[in-house]
Order: sequence, then C-alpha cells, then structure tokens
Amino acid sequence: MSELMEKARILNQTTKSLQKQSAAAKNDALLLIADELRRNQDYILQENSLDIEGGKLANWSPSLFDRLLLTQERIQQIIEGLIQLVELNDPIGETIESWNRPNGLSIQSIRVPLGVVGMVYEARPNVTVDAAALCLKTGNCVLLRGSSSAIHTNRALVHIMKQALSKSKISPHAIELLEDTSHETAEELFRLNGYLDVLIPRGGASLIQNVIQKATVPVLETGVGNCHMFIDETASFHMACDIVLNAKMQRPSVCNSVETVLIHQNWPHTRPFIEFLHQHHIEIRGDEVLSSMFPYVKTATEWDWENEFLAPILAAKIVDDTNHAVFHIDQYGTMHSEAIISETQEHVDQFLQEVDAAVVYHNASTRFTDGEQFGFGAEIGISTQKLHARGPMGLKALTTTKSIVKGTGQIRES
Ligand SMILES: NC(=O)C1=CN([C@@H]2O[C@H](COP(=O)(O)OP(=O)(O)OC[C@H]3O[C@@H](n4cnc5c(N)ncnc54)[C@H](OP(=O)(O)O)[C@@H]3O)[C@@H](O)[C@H]2O)C=CC1
Ligand SMILES: N[C@@H](CCC(=O)OP(=O)(O)O)C(=O)O
Repeated sequence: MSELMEKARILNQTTKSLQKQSAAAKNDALLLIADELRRNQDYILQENSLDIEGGKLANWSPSLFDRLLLTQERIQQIIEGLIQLVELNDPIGETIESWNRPNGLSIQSIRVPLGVVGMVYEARPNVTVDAAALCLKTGNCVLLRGSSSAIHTNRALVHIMKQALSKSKISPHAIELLEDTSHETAEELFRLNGYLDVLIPRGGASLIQNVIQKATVPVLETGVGNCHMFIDETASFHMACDIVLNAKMQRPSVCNSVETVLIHQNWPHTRPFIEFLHQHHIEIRGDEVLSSMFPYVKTATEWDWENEFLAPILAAKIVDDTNHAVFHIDQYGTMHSEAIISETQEHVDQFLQEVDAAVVYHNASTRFTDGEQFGFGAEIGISTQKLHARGPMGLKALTTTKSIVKGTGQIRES
C-alpha cells in the first residue's frame, strides 16, 4: 500500500477516538506540544538549516527563503500561538441556535468536527504546527502535505508533535505527514474521497488552479494576495507613510502585504510620499504620470498591476476618485485584503461597501489579515472564496454543523 493510502487509512481510523476527547484533553495535548517544541529548538533549527542549504543550491527566491527560515524568535511565536489556542473556547459541541416547531419537535444546531482535513501548503514551517494545532483543537485529524523545500523541518516538527501526543490522551496518529512530496501524489490526495472530508490548498496560483481542476474532495480554497491601498485626497500624510511602509515592508514575502498604491489625483502629498518610499528602499513601478515625475520610478507594465511582487517593490497609480480606485481593484484584485486611507466618511463607506474582498480596511495596514491578529490564535489559511468561510480561517472554519432533532413520537403527515 502506498504511503498516502496507509496514512489516509490510519487517520480515518483515528477520527472517532479524537472526536470523543474533551476540551481539557485537547488543550493538555497542545500544551505538551508547546513544551516539546521548546525543548527541541536546537534540533528544529538544525533540520531547518538543512532545508535552507538545499535552497541555496537550488537558487531559491528571497521570498521563499524568508518563508522557510526558522529562528528562535519564530519558534517562540509558534509556541505563543499554541498557548493562545489553548486559551480560546473549544467550539465543538457549541449550540449555534435552537428552536421549537409547532408540532413539538425541538431542533438544535451544534458545531461538530469536519473529520479528516487534507492540507497542501507552502514552505512555511509555522503552518505545520498551526494547522495541526487548529485541527486537534477542533477534533479533526489532519494529513499534512508541506512543500518539498521544507521536508526536513516538517519531519522534525511532526516527529516532535507526535512525541508530545504520545504523552497525552490523543493518539499520535491524529497527525500524519505525507513524506512523498511529488506533485503526482499530491494530485492523488486531491481525489481521496471517502478518506478526506475537506482539502485546504494554501499557496500560489498554480497550486490553487491545479486543485480546482482536479480535486474531487470538497475544497476550502485560499488564494494569492494582490492587495491594494487607496490613498484618498483627505488622507493624512503621516498615516499614509506609516501604513504603506508597514504593509509593504514588515514582511514583503507574505500574501497580506500591499502590492499597489492608488493615489487620489488631488492628494497634496504625492511627491514627498514617493520620495519617502524611495528613501526606504522600495522600488516603485508607476503609471506614466509618476514615472515622468521621478527619475527612479520605472514604468509599470500590465504584469505589475496583475501580480504579487512578494518583494520590496510597489506599483503606484494616480486615480481620479474612489470610483476609479474601486474599478482598478475590481479589475486586478484577488479578493484578499484591500484598504482605504481617508478622512472622508462618504468615500470610506463607499469603498468598504463596494470593494468585494475577504477583508476591507479603513486607516489600517493589510498585514492584519492574519489569524493571530484577528484573535483566532492562528489560521489554517486565508480564504478568498465565499463559501463556508472567508478571510483568516480559525477554529470555527474547521467545524461543520449537525442538527439534533428531539421529539416525543411525532410522525410527518404531509
Ligand atoms: N491566502 C492564503 O492563505 C495564502 C496565500 N498564499 C500565496 O501563496 C503564494 C506563495 O506560495 P508559494 O511559495 O508560491 O507556494 P506554491 O504555491 O508554489 O506551493 C504550495 C504547495 O503546493 C505544492 N504545489 C505547488 N504547485 C503544485 C501543483 N501544481 N500540484 C500539486 N502541488 C503543488 C507545493 O509543493 P512543492 O513546493 O513541493 O512543489 C507546496 O507544497 C503567494 O502567492 C501567497 O500570496 C500563501 C499562503 C497563504
Ligand atoms: N499568517 C500570515 C499571512 C498569511 C500567510 O500565510 O501568507 P503567506 O506568507 O503568503 O503564506 C502572516 O501575516 O503572518
């Protein structure tokens, strides 16, 4: 039997026992994982350096290195995410609503686990732990299929998490890592109906397109983040500088960083703003107005409006008004995170209402589109689709509902 089938079968056999665990037992397991990660930091960093060395030989992009690299600080953040998850309420068993019918039936809708989650994800090792922890807390078993570029790190992390689980009431088989990282095997996973209840692809456009075309398992889709920031005519100069710098430079490689600024034609601070970005080593690719104003602003191509740079590069365009900004976002946005900086309430209301995205912001950085920042402890991905869940997906997105109907012998007559 292939590794994939064997692990899928084991996960399936583990779901029932996991679903019976109490909130306390699941929280204890998460705390044991946090402890074990803390004690094994050197081992994790050593395995991570093997992946990083492999990347140097393969000439990876800076954004891939940034995703993959672990440091003591990043391991600490992973551990803190686990502690936050422990502190959150267990959604399983929660009553969402209940009502009575005229015939005396009582109906109660409660949250239940999805079952077995299949996760195909990018080379960010924190996702290995975040996904496993979110799934455990919601009573879901998880099949982790991380990037081949992160295989040493992922093996170490899953080994450590299984060791922790072996000291808990939860079976170590609630988490399995698929070590065969070929794309062909990933595609088999997309079609594991009967073994997987949901598939969550987390990554770039090529992964998502492949999943949409080939998956037969229900998919909770994430998506790329071609995020925009509209600087309205009344925007504060200092606020615009602070927010755009943060949204572009705090972590340029991630999906919630900003890729294009749209500047209102009457904003009085365009010149010092562009100079500010240049001083902060941001490469600017502008429309014809901006590229003729500044020698260092390159002319943007169609590609620049359409794609994520995932690097210290920003596209910039002068727009007529809010309508024009919304029109540009409709054309090029990926329905991830979109922001307006403005002091004009009418424009703010129009932008927040008309822009169709998972998260829309007023006077804040798009970098907040993140499970931990939303108060969810972590996220399993950021959904840019509309069904089941949208935006950062935390514990509740990993549940479904069950209706419990209680009667006293009622039968249906019509
Ligand atoms: N909305 C969200 O939640 C998120 C969005 N993103 C977006 O993801 C992108 C970054 O991810 P990136 O580094 O490009 O990761 P990729 O999309 O290249 O890879 C993600 C995972 O999918 C696998 N994979 C890639 N292509 C295929 C395929 N055709 N068939 C089967 N498996 C495949 C990869 O395996 P292998 O590496 O082994 O080839 C990896 O495990 C950015 O665009 C970012 O915005 C990222 C994370 C979250
Ligand atoms: N959670 C992230 C954002 C979502 C994410 O995973 O993005 P990406 O780095 O593109 O995989 C963060 O802001 O830290």
